[in-house]
Amino acid sequence: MNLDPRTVSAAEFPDWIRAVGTGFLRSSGPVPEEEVAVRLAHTDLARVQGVFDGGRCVATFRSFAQELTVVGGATVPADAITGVTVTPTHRRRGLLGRMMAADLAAAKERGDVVASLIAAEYPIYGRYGFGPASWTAEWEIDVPRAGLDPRARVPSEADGGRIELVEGADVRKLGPELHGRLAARQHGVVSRDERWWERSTGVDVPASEAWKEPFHAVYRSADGETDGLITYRADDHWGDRKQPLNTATVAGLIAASPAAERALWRFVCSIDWITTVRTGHRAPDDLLPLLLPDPRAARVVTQADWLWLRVLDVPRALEARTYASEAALVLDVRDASGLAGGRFLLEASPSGASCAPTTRDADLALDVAELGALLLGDESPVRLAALGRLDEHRAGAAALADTVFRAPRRAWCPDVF
Ligand SMILES: CC(=O)SCCNC(=O)CCNC(=O)[C@H](O)C(C)(C)COP(=O)(O)OP(=O)(O)OC[C@H]1O[C@@H](n2cnc3c(N)ncnc32)[C@H](O)[C@@H]1OP(=O)(O)O
Repeated sequence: MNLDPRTVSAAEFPDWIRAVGTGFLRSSGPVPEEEVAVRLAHTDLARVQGVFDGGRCVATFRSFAQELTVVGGATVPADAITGVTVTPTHRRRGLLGRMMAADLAAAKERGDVVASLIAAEYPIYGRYGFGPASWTAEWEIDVPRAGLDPRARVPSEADGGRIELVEGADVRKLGPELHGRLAARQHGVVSRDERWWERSTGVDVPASEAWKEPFHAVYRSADGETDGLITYRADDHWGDRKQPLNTATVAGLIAASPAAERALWRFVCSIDWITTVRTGHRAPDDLLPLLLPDPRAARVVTQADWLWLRVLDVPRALEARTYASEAALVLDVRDASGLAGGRFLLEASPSGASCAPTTRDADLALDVAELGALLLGDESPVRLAALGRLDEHRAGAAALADTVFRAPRRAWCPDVF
């Protein structure tokens, strides 16, 4: 039986989508034609892999072009990986390993600097050189305990800004520019294409996903600039004594200024009838908890690894970002796959860096997966050394790397892909 991964034709694509549904335990049924047509229109089949057994798709893998913001605001081209499944009947025969090897080799050839993904389970991707580069937190706010004044108007800051409810069509118009401004200042942000905005505002969403139109609100600064956007849904839940017990679940909040971020959080925490706010996936250092008069009203409900990165080109990855201070470090990067390893001299500074192969003695030795975890400044070389995952060949080099690699705010990837 030939179980070699290969690209998928348009005629095979419906079965490929069905196999994704099987692997993700969503549904094993056939996929409606309209859904296939929409997905096909937004998919580069040259980057879709499948494995077929007796005419049935039993493994899936897809990648697409993405831009990733690194520390300092520059972007690097990323190979974004998604739709990875192996049907339960065919698991643990190495199918994922083979699809991954083919995709990473193609990404390297194309010149992508990193590969990126959101891991379904922590233990899957480290073996392929990925490390968790950003983390996520989700909070549940007990609004009556938060200490907010129920008589306050919104926004409660006297900065001349205002909040307006808008429609999905407005979001598709305003969102991309606002997101671009966020991407220019927040490392960990990944690019969104037009289809992302369509999907998140209900355009051509598969019937099986039972679209319910959310609420959208924007924050406009005193000079009329749209500086923030929040999308949320509310349930309809009342107590026996006719008291409102509704939950607002935030589907997304992006802001180009801290004032907009503060105003939008206050807004969603001040809507009448809303007694609970679920924040959705945020940066672990999100402003929200400390914004509340009583931050203990915010309970962490999720804290987990989020964006995983696999460095494909060490010099370009390290040269793209800025650093907290000036330093020279020699990094010995091990990569069993042969894609990115070597010994490199990094000359880092707050305005940029140079990085090139060197024959000098190494200061630090680490696996490429650990470099992925360090790239966005969200992991500590000292902690990795303590874990035995990074070797310090020059005393103090891990502590030096710690101060150099760290960023003032945590990395944050607002999206799941
Ligand atoms: C970016 C995304 O799309 S994330 C979504 C990932 N998909 C899922 O979680 C859906 C459900 N799971 C699956 O479809 C499959 O189990 C997959 C895709 C995770 C793994 O596919 P497989 O073909 O079984 O993996 P493969 O046989 O290539 O495994 C390679 C190695 O990884 C290990 N491995 C694979 N999956 C897991 C796992 N979930 N947990 C721990 N180890 C795993 C295997 O044991 C094997 O280890 P070995 O080399 O030491 O023997």
